[in-house]
Amino acid sequence: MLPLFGKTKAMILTYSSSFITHLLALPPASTSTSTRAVTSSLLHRSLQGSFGPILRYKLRSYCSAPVNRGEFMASNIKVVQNPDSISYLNQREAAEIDEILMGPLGFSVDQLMELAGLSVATAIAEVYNVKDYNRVLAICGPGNNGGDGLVVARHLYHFGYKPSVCYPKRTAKPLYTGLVTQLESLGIPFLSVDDLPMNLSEDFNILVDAMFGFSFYGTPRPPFDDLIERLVNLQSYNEINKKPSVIASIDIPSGWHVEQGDTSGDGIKPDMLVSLTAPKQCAKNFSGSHHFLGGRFVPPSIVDKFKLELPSYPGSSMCVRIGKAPQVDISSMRENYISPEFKEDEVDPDPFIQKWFDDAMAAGLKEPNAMALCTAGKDGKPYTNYGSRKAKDLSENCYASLLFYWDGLNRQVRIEGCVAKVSEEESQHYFHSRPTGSQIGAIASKQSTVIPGRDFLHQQYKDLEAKFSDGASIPKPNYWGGYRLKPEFFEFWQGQTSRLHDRYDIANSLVTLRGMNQDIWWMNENHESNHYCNNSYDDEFYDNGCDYGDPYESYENDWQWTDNSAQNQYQGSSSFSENQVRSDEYSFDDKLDQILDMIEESPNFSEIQESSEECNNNMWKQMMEMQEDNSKRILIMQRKLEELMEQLTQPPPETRSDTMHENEVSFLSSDELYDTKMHKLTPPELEVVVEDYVSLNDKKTEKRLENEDVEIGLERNQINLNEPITPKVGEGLVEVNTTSSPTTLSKPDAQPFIVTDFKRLVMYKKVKDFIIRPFLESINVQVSSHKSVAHVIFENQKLKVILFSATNDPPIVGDLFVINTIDDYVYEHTANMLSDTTRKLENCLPCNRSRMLNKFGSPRVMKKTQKKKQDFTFIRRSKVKWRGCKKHRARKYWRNDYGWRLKKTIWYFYGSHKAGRLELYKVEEGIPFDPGGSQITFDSP
Ligand SMILES: NC(=O)C1=CN([C@@H]2O[C@H](COP(=O)(O)OP(=O)(O)OC[C@H]3O[C@@H](n4cnc5c(N)ncnc54)[C@H](OP(=O)(O)O)[C@@H]3O)[C@@H](O)[C@H]2O)[C@@H](O)CC1
Ligand SMILES: [K+]
Repeated sequence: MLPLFGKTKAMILTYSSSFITHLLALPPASTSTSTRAVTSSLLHRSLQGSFGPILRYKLRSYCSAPVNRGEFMASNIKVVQNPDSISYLNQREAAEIDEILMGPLGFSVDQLMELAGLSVATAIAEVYNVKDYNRVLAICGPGNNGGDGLVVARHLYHFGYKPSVCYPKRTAKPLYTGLVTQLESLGIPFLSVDDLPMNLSEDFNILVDAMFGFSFYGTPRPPFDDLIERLVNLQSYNEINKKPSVIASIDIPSGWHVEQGDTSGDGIKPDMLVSLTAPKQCAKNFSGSHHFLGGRFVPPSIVDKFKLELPSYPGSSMCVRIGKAPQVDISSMRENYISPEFKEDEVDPDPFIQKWFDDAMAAGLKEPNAMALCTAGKDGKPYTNYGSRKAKDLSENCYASLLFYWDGLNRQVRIEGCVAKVSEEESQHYFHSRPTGSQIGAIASKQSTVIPGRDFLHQQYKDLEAKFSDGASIPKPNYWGGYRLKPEFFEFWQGQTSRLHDRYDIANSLVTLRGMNQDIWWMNENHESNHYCNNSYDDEFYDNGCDYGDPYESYENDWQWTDNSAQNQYQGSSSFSENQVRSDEYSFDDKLDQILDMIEESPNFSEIQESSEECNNNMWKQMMEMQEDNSKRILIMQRKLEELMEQLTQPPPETRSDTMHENEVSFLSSDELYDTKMHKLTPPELEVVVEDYVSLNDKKTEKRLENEDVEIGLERNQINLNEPITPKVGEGLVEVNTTSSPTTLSKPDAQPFIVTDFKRLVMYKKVKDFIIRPFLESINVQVSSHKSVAHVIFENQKLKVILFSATNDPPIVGDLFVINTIDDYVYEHTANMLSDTTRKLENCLPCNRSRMLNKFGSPRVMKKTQKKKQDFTFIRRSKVKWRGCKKHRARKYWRNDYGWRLKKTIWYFYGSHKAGRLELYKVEEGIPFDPGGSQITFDSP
């Protein structure tokens, strides 16, 4: 850029594919020419020159060339921004992703933690500016979530914040000691819980909640219970104090149930949540203002595997907002510009405000050479940027264009339409809603009049300030008032690479945006001498007295502009879809209707011709151009319509629902089941005594199990069972789905199991679904052919049971089964998923289950599961005792060489024929035989 920026060459280019005009270089201009004159004449030349005065209409392209946006982002990550369609992970999935990332995908924990922490820090900095939210306390827990907190503190320090850290349960691992050392070397204070004020708001603006992440379970133990309590009570403290400090939670609001959220309602209420990798289910309960996603390291393989629907990260951003930004009152948005003193000698007209341009370059502003072309005045010249002339132009030509250029988002919206003054009443209302300083400023500054100097202006201001110091109402000067623009044309623009930008035009009055279907207005224009063009083109508008709804309706917040990319290549801009510029309220049908209406109602040539008589010649040309544009727009709309129609006829994508639907639940009583379902079962071919066993096909594992102490304990990634759950031990029954299984078994000869009797199931109740933990030793597993799906009816809830046998996954040759909820089933029913689940299940068998059983607190189970290594034994398959009618077939189906089981707990099944029915009883060593309680009857073969 800069080498071109010499004093010899000059040219202003308007890009056909971009609305933005770029100053590439400048002409040799006489130093005596004023800056304004140079710019003005340049613009004039470019417009009136070879392209003619209506260049912007002629050269506009309506469809940017298609860009393969996949190039710029992980191809599998779909662009999602509707929070309802975003994926939420359960605890198991979160742990699994963690495992995969750090296992087969080769990441290290410190690497992920650094990226996670950085994304949290950037999200915090995006929302809470360093000026108002300087003092930060990171409260760090014992696990990786705490580690994230340490990383966040370091990054925030470098962003200019003043962090402190409370890290009461330190971990001795090098990763953590390293993070602590890094913070200490920056002089970041480490505070003990006792050092902290009861009211954390007294000392801190931001409280980073890094206590617990997705591995949290149960209720918080000390000292975190106390810390969480302080976060909970923060709000009430602050009602009497100053501005409350804000809570920014990392990944999970600490203390919340990872899946069910704030079940008691007494948990912390963070203002911000930065979900990592993908939001966890509890995030659905998050009601704070700022939900972000961070952890930009999810590779496509994980996106595919877990069918993740996540919002795309804009540009090179480390975080992306989920859902809408909070509504703000735009009428109260005003920036207090703090700028250095204006020095005339710093604005050099030759070549072009060089100093200022250099300043802009040095400040790293994006495309400092971009400028917006506004509408033309009567003479076709673009507006200059000072007030009364604008007002004067508007009095001659009501057409104006508003440009919202959102830097950092690669987006702009241009709105064209006719302008009229708002009512005096509205102007009065708005004037008095402004801060006193602005009201006085409006009187002190006679816009566009020459004043002796800045001192004069200051004096004026001071005098007025003194005059109104008694709090008296400041009268609105009569030259001060608002304009309202009635939109006729919108152009949504989104920058893409190689200047192949996306553009979406909406013509006429059929504007589909909430907020934008109203007039847009602005204030603070001097329209003392104004009279607007009473254009017959839209009589109604004027007749109605310009009453088009609440002028302060925030339109900005109706979009989620998430882009934040760097450089003018606009790498990684999310692809533009018109859905984004559509209000949530509008259904697809509405949209279709609108498009149809739009096509019908587009202004026809004769109307424009008529109305144009009142306009000057230039205006007429523009109208002609507009007409041309309209026909192009219609074409585009028609094409769009076809596409939309096609979409409409597509079946909705199969999505994974999180709730169980009523019609998926069968309400059969146990009795009914016995009668109507069970007896219809294909009679069992054999009964297998199944112990807690894992299949072993490698000597190494076998050795480990034989020679080492078998670790009995809950692995980190197992679903936590420490919660105080009253186990519900009762009867479970099985409804067998007799249709062929949707499961693709990876081995052609695989014979799935069917669970036909759950004598004892432990129910583990969740909010919406049930997780069934089968006690294998109490389940009668039957081998049956080609039936791999069963519905378990338990307490009126029908659950799918996925049963499957050998997969070709190398470490597993076992016969395992998984029980999931219906939804999980739908989600996981591909062979791929099954093989993974198998692995998962294998990992947790049997040690973790022992622990699980333990946790349920059933005394008998407890006794049974508090086993040491010596309680377990390996048994050869051939040595497994079989009882039942068709023992020999057991070997055929049991392909494993080994099983392992508790030495003493052996189950026997007895079966007998009675009157054409097969009756099975289950008995247990040491437990009185109760045929009534455990009998199942089948039709005899
Ligand atoms: N790929 C990813 O997704 C990435 C994830 N990352 C981050 O890792 C987080 C998950 O980390 P994590 O697994 O270490 O678990 P986390 O929740 O921090 O703490 C577990 C600790 O808390 C303890 N504890 C549990 N319950 C308790 C209670 N009631 N009261 C008291 N203590 C309790 C538990 O103790 P234990 O039960 O073992 O004795 C253990 O010490 C995740 O949320 C994200 O922030 C990023 O760093 C990188 C990428
Ligand atoms: K947390």
